[in-house]
Amino acid sequence: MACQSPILVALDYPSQAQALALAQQLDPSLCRLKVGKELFTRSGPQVVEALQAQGFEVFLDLKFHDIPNTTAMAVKAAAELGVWMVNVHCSGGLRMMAACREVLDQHNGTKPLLIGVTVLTSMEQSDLAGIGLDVAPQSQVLRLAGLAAEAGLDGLVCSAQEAPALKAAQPALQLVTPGIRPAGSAADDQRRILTPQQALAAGSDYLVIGRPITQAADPAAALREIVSSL
Ligand SMILES: O=c1ccn([C@@H]2O[C@H](COP(=O)(O)O)[C@@H](O)[C@H]2O)c(=O)[nH]1
Repeated sequence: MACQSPILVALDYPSQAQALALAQQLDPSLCRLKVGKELFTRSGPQVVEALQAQGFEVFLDLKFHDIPNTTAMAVKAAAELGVWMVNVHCSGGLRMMAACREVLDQHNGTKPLLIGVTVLTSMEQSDLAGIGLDVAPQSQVLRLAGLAAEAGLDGLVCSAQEAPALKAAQPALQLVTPGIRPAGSAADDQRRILTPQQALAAGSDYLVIGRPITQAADPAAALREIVSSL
């Protein structure tokens, strides 16, 4: 049976052994798992296959950002790996996202959800100004969301702070929100944060949570506590 939980645990580890050891403590009915750049660069597709063999659906969070053909071929490779969700940067543009949609539409078998990264949750307005974007994060997120919808993407990575505006503007898009911090947790390098309960109330569909679970003394208990608080 498909997992009903909105929690995606970010497995940001430097080795497959550490990622699998954490996964063994977790219940696939309580969460899905996210494999990102650090773990994938060190361990490759086999870590995804090993997690799938443990019964987990996997979000491959490699945030592809390249010319349309290269990005679409990377998305195709992710689909062939059998991942549940894959993402690309919306700032790669409409043609890039449309090429990814097209390659997945032609894919035989189960298609991963295709998600567009808007503005990283580690960024605030001053960071956008630093890269030449003199806009509030929410304005840029809404702009990129319009492009993602036009390209036929399934959803967005954004902050839960933008969820109410996005659900009003683009109700068909599923919202995947990192920058989730239980009350009292350190923000770390995140800037646009909400608690798990606030994020769901705001309209998030999926909550990406890494360090508050993976660096807890008892990660399985930390996950159970968050799930039961929702
Ligand atoms: O905008 C984004 C996009 C992706 N992430 C990823 O989510 C997790 C968050 O981990 P925490 O330890 O809960 O901060 C991490 O893997 C990021 O690469 C994000 O934070 N923001």
